Amino acid sequence: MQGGGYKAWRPTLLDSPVSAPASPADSAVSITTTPTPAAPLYTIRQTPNAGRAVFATRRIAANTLLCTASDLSITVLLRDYRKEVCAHCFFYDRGTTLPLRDPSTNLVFCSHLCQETWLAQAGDLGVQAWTAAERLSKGKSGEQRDEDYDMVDPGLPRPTTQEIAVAWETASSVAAQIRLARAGMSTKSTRKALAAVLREAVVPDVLAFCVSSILVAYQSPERWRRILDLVPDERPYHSFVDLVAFTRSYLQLLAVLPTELLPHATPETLITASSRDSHNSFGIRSLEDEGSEFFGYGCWPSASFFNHSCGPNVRKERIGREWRFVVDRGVEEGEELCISYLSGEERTMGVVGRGGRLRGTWGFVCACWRCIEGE
Ligand SMILES: C[S@@+](CC[C@H](N)C(=O)[O-])C[C@H]1O[C@@H](n2cnc3c(N)ncnc32)[C@H](O)[C@@H]1O
Repeated sequence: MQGGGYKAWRPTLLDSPVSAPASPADSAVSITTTPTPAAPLYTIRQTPNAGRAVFATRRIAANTLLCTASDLSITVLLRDYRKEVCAHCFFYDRGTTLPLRDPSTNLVFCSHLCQETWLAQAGDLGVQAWTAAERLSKGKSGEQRDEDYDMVDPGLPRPTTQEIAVAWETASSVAAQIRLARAGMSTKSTRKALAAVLREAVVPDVLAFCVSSILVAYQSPERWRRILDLVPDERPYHSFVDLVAFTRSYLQLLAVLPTELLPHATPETLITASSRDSHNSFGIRSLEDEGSEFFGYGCWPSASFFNHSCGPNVRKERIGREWRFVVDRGVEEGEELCISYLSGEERTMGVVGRGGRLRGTWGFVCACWRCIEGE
C-alpha cells in the first residue's frame, strides 16, 4: 500500500529502507547505549553555512557504530497501516494483520512484550488520550476522514508565518469556549462550540501527531527540551488545508482529551511540534522491498544533528524503534559526518537535479563537498 494523505509527500530525514530485525521479539529488545550528542567519537559544532553538524573527534574505521538513537519522541503511525504495523517496534509482515489488538486504542502489536512495553510507556493517561483520539477517528458512523485532506495537491503554496499566526489566533477564541465547557461552565454557546468541532471531519494522522506531541510535552519535559533544541522550520504547514487540519485537530482534542492534558494542549505546543518535526523527523518504512511502504515518521532528537551530504560517509539502520548510525568508510579526525537525505538517489543524480530536489523539498542550498565542487 502506498499510504495516501498526510506525510506521503512530506519530507522526512532518512527515508530509505533499513535492516530487518531477526524477529518481532528481537526488535522489541531495547538497547540502552544511546550516547549523548557529545559522545567521544564525535562532537557537534556550528558550521559557517549549514547550521550545526557532526564531526569526528578521532580517526574512525569503516563500519564502526557511531551511535544509537533510541529517543523516539513525537511519532505517527499512519492510520492506513494501523492493523499491519506493530505500534511499538514497527514490525510489519507484508501486509498481514498483526495478532494482538488493543481494544481501546485499536493499535496492534506483534508480541505481548511489545504490547506491554507500549502500554507501560504510554501510561494510563496516554492510553486514555489515544483512546479518545481513536473514538474521534472512528466516529459514530464508521471511519471519519476528511477526504479533501487526502486529495490535497502537494505543490500548493505554504502558508506564511503571518497566515499561520492568524489561523491559530482564530482557533483560540473557539478554544476558549471549549475550555469553559470542559471546565464545567456549560452555557449554550460553550456547548455549541464543543458540539460544532466534534461534527467536523477528522484527519486521523494529524490528530495522532497532535496527541503524540501533547503527550511528550506533558510526560517528558527532558524530551520536550531536546525537541525545542532542534532547528525550527517557521513555515511547517504544506498548504492551507494542512494548517486547517492542525487547528481543527487542536479544537477536537480540546473537546475530548483527559482534562489533565489540557494545559499542554495549546497552540504553542502544537506549533513548536510542527516546526521541529518538519526537516528533523525520520521516515519509518518497511524493511523489505527497498522500503516501499511508508508507515509513518518520528522524531529522534539525538539523531537530528546529522547534515546531508550527496557523498555521505554515514549510513543508518533502523532496528525496531531505534536508529543506528554506522560509519560507511574510514574517516579522519575533524571530518564532517553526514548522512544522505536523498535515500541513495544522490548516487545517480547530477548536481543540478540534486540541488533542485534539496532546495524544493528541504529549502536549503546544499553545502556538501560534492555540490561545492560541482560534481
Ligand atoms: C536535521 S537538520 C541537521 C542539523 C542542523 N544543521 C542543525 O543546526 O541542527 C536539517 C537542516 O540542516 C541544514 N542542512 C543539512 N544539510 C545541509 C547541507 N548539506 N547544506 C546546507 N544546509 C544543510 C538545513 O537547514 C536542514 O533543514
